[in-house]
This record gives sequence, C-alpha cells and structure tokens, in this order.
Amino acid sequence: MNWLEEETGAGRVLPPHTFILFGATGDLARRKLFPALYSLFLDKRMPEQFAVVGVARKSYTADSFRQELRAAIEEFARDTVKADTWEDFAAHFSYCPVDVRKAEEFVKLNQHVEEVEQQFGLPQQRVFYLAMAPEFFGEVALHLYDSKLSQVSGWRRLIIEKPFGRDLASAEVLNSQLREVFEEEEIYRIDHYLGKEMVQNIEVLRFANSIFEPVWNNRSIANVQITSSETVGVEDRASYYDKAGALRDMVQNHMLQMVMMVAMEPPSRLKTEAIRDEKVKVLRSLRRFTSEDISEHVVRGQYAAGFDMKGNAAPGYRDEHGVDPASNTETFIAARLSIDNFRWAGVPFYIRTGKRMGAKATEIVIQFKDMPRMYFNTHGELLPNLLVIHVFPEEGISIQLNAKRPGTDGTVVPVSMEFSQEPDNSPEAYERLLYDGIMGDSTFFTRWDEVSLAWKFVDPIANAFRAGTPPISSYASGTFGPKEADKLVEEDGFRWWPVTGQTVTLAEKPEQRPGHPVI
Ligand SMILES: NC(=O)C1=CN([C@@H]2O[C@H](COP(=O)(O)OP(=O)(O)OC[C@H]3O[C@@H](n4cnc5c(N)ncnc54)[C@H](OP(=O)(O)O)[C@@H]3O)[C@@H](O)[C@H]2O)C=CC1
Ligand SMILES: O=C1O[C@H](COP(=O)(O)O)[C@@H](O)[C@H](O)[C@H]1O
Repeated sequence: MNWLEEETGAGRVLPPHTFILFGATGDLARRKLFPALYSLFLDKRMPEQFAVVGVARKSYTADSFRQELRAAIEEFARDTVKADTWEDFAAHFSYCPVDVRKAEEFVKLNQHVEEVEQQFGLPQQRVFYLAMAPEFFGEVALHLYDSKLSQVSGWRRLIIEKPFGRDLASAEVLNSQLREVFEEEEIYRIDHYLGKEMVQNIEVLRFANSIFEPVWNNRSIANVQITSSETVGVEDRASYYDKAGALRDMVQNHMLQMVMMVAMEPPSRLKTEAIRDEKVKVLRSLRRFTSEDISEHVVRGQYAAGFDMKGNAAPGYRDEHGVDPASNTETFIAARLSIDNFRWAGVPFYIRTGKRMGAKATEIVIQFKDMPRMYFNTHGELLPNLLVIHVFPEEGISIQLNAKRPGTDGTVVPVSMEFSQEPDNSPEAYERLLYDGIMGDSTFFTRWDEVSLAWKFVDPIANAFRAGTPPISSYASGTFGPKEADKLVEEDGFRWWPVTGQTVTLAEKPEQRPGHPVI
C-alpha cells in the first residue's frame, strides 16, 4: 500500500487477525475506522479469516452494533454499501460491552475474543486499537495483561491514537505504562498525516528523481513553508482543545512530521528503522528555542469573531461553547524553525497552522533561491521557482518556472507544471495506516524517540506560552492568521505563498499564487 511495497510485501491480503476496537461507539470509529475497514474489505485486502470486536460501554447487541456500522459507512465511506457483500462483511463484526476502568470486565472480553477466534478459525493474532481518550491507554494496557488478552500464541499489535501525552513528562509515564505490556515494535502510534498520499509521496519525489537531490539543500533552497490551515473552529472539542491548543494539537505531531519528511537525509536502505532513524536525526538537529528567543521566532494567535466559509457570522474562540471566556489558548501558531545541519544551515523552515482560517489546505512550498540580478532579473522582477507539494485539497505537485510569454517581445511570465491526481481515488489516510498497522509495517507510525524529541522541542514553547510569551495576537475568522505571522516571514525578505483556495487580494497578484499562475 505504501511506497515500501516491494520491501515489505505490502499490497497483499492482510494476515488473519482479530481487531479489538476500544472506543467502537465513538466519533473516530464511525468517521474513519469503519469506513477504512470497509474499503479494505471491498479492495479484497481483508483476509477471509478476520473478526472485529467492538468495545465500549454502550449496551449494543451484535445486531444493533452492525446497524451502527452500516449507518456510519453509509455516511462516511468513500465506497457506497454493496448490497451483495454487506452481510458477508458485517458478519465479521461483534460487540462486547466493557467499561475499561473495571478490570473484571476484561475477563468477559477475553472469553468473547476466544469465542470469536474459534468461530472464525482464527490464530491468536490480535490488534488492539485504542480509539478512546489517552487517559485510558495505560489502564487498558494493564488490564489486557492481567486478563491475559495480550498473551497470544501468535502476534499482537497495539495501535494508539494521539495525543501521546501533553508534555515530555506525561508522555514518558504513558510510554512506560505501555512498555510494561508491549514491546516498542508492537506499538503503533498513529499520526494520520503520515497516512496522507502526498506526505508519503515526499520520499518518492525526493529519492526517485535525480533532478531534486542536487538542489535539495541550502545552496539552492531559500526557504521552506509548511501550511496546514483549517476553516473549522474548535467545534465540540473544547474540553480537549482548550487544554491542548494548536501547538500540542498540530505542531508536536503533524507539522513536525512534515518537516522531517522534507528535511531527512536519504536512508541507507528502504527499511522501516533506517527511515525512522533519518527522521529522528532531523529532530535532533532542530534548534530548540530558549525563553529569550521564542518571541523572535514564534507567533501565536487566537481567532476572533468573523465569518465562516459560507459567509455566516462566526463567534470568536472565547465565545465558543465549552471554552473558558478568558482562555489564552492559541488556535494559530506560526514559527521559524532552524535545522542545524550541513544540508539546511541557514534555510528557514516556516510553519503555520490554525483553525477558522480562510481556506482548508495543507501545502508544502519549497522556494528556490533567486536568479542573479542580470538578464531577465535585473531589478529582481522574476518570481522564484517554487516546488509545491499539495497535500490537501489537491493531491499532487506543481513547479513554478519562468518562461517567455508565447508570441511576445520576450515578456517573462511565471508558468506552472502540474501533476495532480484525483483525491477521491486515493485511499484515505486511515485506510493506509490500518493496513500497514495490521500488516506489521511501522514505517509510517511514530517511534518513541520521535515523540520524545518532538516534546523536547515543544515543551519550552508551551512553557513560554504559559508565561505569556509571546503575547497572543487576535485574527479575524476567515483570515490567514495575525499580521505578526506575515512579519515573521517578511523580516527575512520573504512572503507566505497563498495556499489553494486562499482568497487572493489585489495586493497578492494572482500570478504569484504558486501552482496557479495566470499566463
Ligand atoms: N475523532 C477524530 O476525528 C479524531 C480522534 N482522535 C483521537 O481518537 C481518540 C478517540 O476520539 P473520538 O472517537 O473522537 O472520541 P469519542 O469521545 O467520540 O469516543 C470515545 C469512545 O470511548 C468510549 N469510552 C469512553 N469511556 C469509556 C470507558 N470507561 N470504557 C469503555 N469505553 C469508553 C466511548 O464509548 P462509550 O461512551 O459507549 O463507553 C467512545 O466509544 C482520542 O484519543 C482522540 O484524540 C484523533 C484524531 C482524530
Ligand atoms: O489531528 C488533528 O488533525 C485535524 C486536521 O486533520 P486534517 O487531516 O483534516 O488536516 C485537526 O482538525 C484536529 O484538531 C487535530 O486533532
């Protein structure tokens, strides 16, 4: 399924297994996991022998659980329900009501799983997926051990959702709880950005094309910009988000993962650990901020009232349901990162992410250095070459070049070469990650040293935020963050390149939009 197909044997049917889904009545299961399992089934990647056991407190029967399953798939799956195979698919699903805080209920779950394994003739190959609040992870692992559910004659894997702790100390505690029961190789920490088509494609782009490697360094690249902008606000997640903020919710994981994918060295082999080793080296080289220099490199913002994408009035963050009216939680963050190694010394990596912004987009822009001030660029009039990796909503790459406008006196204009694919045709991130996780390929999961180094980078910033540094700036809903974020880039002589869907103002000439130039 991923580009390691050759190496890992991926692309094959998954091995027989029992998928024990904790949090089976929750939002993630309904919106992402059930649809992903269904797509894998329709793609004939699920083996004939598999079973899914839903676990949560609600009192479903197998039948009512299957009705919920169908409703979720009808609402969220990219495939429509196929009447001829539905019963076959649904027959693999059962439900066991369990309150995970009650150790004794795991005895019942153990019996249920053993019965299901007998019914389907399954070897003891178990995937435990924790789609529930992280505060339960340690306890669940312990009860899995005590109830002997985790003791198997075959293999076992633990797939866990983010967030992995809220700082280094809590992540270490959580990790040691998990490690009492599972080996590091058995733990699959999900970062769903690593399941996105174009995030996985970064490595292919870089290491399968000889034109990029010679210029992928500080001799040719002026800066890198990584944007993940969202149009939604906090929605109904205030109880989590108001304590997390954009720094923990997006930067500690997704944004740093994208930085690693762009900046890593070529791995010695296309093997999971070799790749993860190179990613970790990027985090080791990432310059940590001191309390003195955070204000210089980090901007934080919070959305004020404005408009949503439909043009309806939208409340400010502090007026959202469940948010502390005096909250200083950041809903936007921009930062200038420095990677202190030979390849990247002197190249700023700008990142920005936020809620209730003017477009939903994830893009990585590699801006190349300007041409010398001669010939066509005497007054610096040429636009720089840009390589844009479109992660969302488009999936593809575009390269901005300068060329002569056909049939003119030699006017030079920016033109774009684009490769894009229909996002609807590519598997969802969760489909890839479920496949890889069940297959036992952890390449696109987060290793513990990545998590811990990411927290080491983030913790000083979180501490500064707590102390009121830098001051939080307000931005109107529907815009691209506070003006301080623009200054961060402009003071280095650059500008943020608009992302797909960003309203281009007169000040931002349309032809300057990467990937969408007007000839
Ligand atoms: N939703 C999303 O899009 C995303 C979610 N995540 C992460 O996934 C995880 C789950 O999120 P989400 O699905 O949104 O959360 P929900 O609150 O929607 O679901 C939580 C689930 O946990 C179950 N649960 C709660 N308490 C217990 C208990 N004591 N014993 C047994 N089951 C319990 C609930 O079922 P019941 O009440 O029936 O017991 C429910 O099935 C979180 O870690 C979240 O951060 C990550 C990325 C995206
Ligand atoms: O993990 C998270 O990601 C989503 C954004 O994911 P995307 O795939 O839609 O870009 C974000 O909304 C959420 O707050 C965060 O927890």
